[in-house]
Amino acid sequence: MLNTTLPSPDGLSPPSLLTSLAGLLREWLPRQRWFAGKDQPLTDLAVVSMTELHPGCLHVLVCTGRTGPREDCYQLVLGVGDQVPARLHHAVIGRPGAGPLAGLVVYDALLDPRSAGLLLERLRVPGSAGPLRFARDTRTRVPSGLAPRLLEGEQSNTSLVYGESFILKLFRRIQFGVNPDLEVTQALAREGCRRVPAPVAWFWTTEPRGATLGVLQPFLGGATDGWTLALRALDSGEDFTDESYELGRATAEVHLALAQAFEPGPPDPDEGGRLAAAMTERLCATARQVTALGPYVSRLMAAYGTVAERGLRRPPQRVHGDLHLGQVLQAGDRWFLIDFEGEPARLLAERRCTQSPVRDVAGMLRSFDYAVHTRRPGRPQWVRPWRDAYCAGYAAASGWDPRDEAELLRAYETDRAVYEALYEARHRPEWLPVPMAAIARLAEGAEGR
Ligand SMILES: Nc1ncnc2c1ncn2[C@@H]1O[C@H](COP(=O)(O)OP(=O)(O)O)[C@@H](O)[C@H]1O
Ligand SMILES: O=P(O)(O)O[C@H]1O[C@H](CO)[C@@H](O[C@H]2O[C@H](CO)[C@@H](O)[C@H](O)[C@H]2O)[C@H](O)[C@H]1O
Repeated sequence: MLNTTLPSPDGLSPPSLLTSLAGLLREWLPRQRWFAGKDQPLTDLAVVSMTELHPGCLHVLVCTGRTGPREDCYQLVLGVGDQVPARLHHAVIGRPGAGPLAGLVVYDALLDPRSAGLLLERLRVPGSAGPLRFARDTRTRVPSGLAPRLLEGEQSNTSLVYGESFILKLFRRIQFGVNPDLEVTQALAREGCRRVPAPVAWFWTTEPRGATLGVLQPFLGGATDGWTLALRALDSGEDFTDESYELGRATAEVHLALAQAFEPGPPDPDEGGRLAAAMTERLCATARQVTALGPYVSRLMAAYGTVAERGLRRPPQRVHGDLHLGQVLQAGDRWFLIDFEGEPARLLAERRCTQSPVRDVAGMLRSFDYAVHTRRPGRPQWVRPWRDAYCAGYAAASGWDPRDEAELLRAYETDRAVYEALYEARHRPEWLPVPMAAIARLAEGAEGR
């Protein structure tokens, strides 16, 4: 048990907390996998919400740098104590030298099983704590006392598994509004879609504005994600085309359920033109931040021009929005889709728009390329049988083949590779060569056929 000595509520306010934490967070935040501002210096910081979850544990929203719709806001759960036990040394953020927490140890409480356990207890009981609101689907029983374990791995957020029965995802980078990872999974559950785990409990904040903060779902025990399976197949020389085919079927089934669950977008005779313009804008904006893109810009724009001319054949609908091999889990021989948050770098309003389902197909095809690049560098042709099988599986379940939309597919693959270049520059600069290799091929017109 930690020796907890949080100052009285009178002595602790967001500005005074910041006085204690600013220096420590400036060091600590950029080292976190989920921190999305690694491409620029961390200047301004503001604590915009602070709630005591239980003695010695603070829920904090901290905003960095820019303000307005693109401000970066992060969710932290901080433990504060006189000392931490040795098993939590890796969680320590630091010992503030000034302010109300001066001399105490501040640490990432999500790494502390006691705090993680208390968070589940909080989610089990609908109610509120300060601006935080907790709700759940009462049809699912969530037992108390389930042992938490932090999920390790390449994640944009932080996930805790409880008793191997439930998984809680805490969104790290917060955008104000409802997160599609809750909105879409709830809608699919109402639709009876069995390809997506249904939300069991969730919480959000009302301050400074409404924002979804976390979602609890059933944990698919024994499941393996598609990325692991694809790399394993490449390592062992096993076939991955059957899996790709089934994955295509699963994607199409989820698309059909999404088309039922959400209203279609309003008819737009210039959908192609608008899409091409948005893709072009993203490309140019990204090229200003990832300078390696510069030499390819004009040639990549040609792919978008075709979309503007020909328009879209499939009606826009809600989609997954960030589909890749890490977002699909195989349990037994069945594929499930998870993480409907959309691309974390995009604005929430944009992520909730209706779009062509070809976008998700392109996301998965790009992911096949990532896997092949990782294990067979310089041999992108290895992707071909996976691409064909995936599209064939998709066609079998949906009645239309994404390969018949070749220009749109190529444009979406380009747009996705551009997004990936920015994502990698910000989060994992050492991975930047993967999307850049694809961009070089796409610029030559050698991909997406
Ligand atoms: N319902 C689930 N059952 C089993 N594992 C899951 C489940 N949801 C997520 N995971 C695991 O957690 C990882 C991260 O989840 P994800 O929702 O993709 O988080 P992030 O947005 O941080 O990437 C997944 O790659 C998967 O391994
Ligand atoms: O964290 P999320 O799963 O929401 O997605 C983000 O992170 C992904 C990496 O973890 C990133 O995916 C890219 O790398 C994958 C391999 O690690 C690859 O399979 C994907 O195709 C590639 O896009 C994703 O772009 C990002 O949104």
